[in-house]
Amino acid sequence: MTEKALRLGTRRSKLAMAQSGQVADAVSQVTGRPVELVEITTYGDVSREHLAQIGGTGVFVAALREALARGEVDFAVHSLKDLPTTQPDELVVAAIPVREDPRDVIIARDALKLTDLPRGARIGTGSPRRMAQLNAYARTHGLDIETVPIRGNVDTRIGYVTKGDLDAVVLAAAGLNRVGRSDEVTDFLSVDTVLPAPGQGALAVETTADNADLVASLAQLDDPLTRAAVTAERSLLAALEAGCSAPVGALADLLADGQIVKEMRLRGVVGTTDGSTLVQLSTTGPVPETHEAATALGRELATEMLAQGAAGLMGERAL
Ligand SMILES: NCc1[nH]cc(CCC(=O)O)c1CC(=O)O
Repeated sequence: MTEKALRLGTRRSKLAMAQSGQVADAVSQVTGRPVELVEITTYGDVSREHLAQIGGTGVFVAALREALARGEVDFAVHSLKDLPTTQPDELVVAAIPVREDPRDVIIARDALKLTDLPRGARIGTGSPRRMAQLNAYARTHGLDIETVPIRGNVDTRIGYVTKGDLDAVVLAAAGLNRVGRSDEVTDFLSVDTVLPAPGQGALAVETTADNADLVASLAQLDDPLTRAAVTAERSLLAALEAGCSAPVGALADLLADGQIVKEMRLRGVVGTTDGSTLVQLSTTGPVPETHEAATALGRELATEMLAQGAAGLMGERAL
């Protein structure tokens, strides 16, 4: 007899279906149980135009969490960068699988790279973090580009370029990889140019805290180094008291000497969307082995960034 299927709650977007499908396969491999996708329509899906007013991408997460709390689904998969930094007591992030490419990329017309964009080029992104860093890069590298606020799913955003409305759009490499469109990337942006969003490229597999067996099963998909890195990045975000739509970038990575991992480095950036001011700092420490140590790394960097005026740069709420 086959065991009862586990129910995975997912949004219906291509990206959500792709990442849920990939996690479903992995979960069924480690548990030996079939996994069934249960589509949840969120308020954010129905009412795109009001996304900014109703609280950004948090609304997507909220609907999945409500389905979990009501017992309609057994677990859910979120893009970690869309997950609020406060964790409800009754839910646990049972697994953070190995992170994909955390970088941002551009898809530009005529296979152009960022530095090839002609004077006055219009580059679409709805993210204040991307605007701030692209505009700062342009100012210091003699580029003349205009960031244009757009939103929408992957297809919509790429459509701005293929239809000729914009010269380029910015997207996350991870999302494009997951939907099988990474071959359309024309430039992978160095993280020295654009630091990704905290948690970008990572997924969170969430379930209810009272389901100890499932928590233990899902934990087999957890990658402790990814978890340590994103915990530090999100702790920085939380300590800056910034939300998912704030102009904050963060990336933790490992510094190695040959094969020997020496330390974890955490980089952070906050800026004004026009790129005229950026606070960009990094810190290093022993690779965190506990949640507390990873959190401390993020808090430490936040304290330094706040001392350099980071708070004053986060007031704006573009889009
Ligand atoms: N803001 C929307 C969003 N949330 C997660 C991803 C995919 C990348 C990821 O999982 O980190 C994207 C698309 C994008 O930023 O291009």
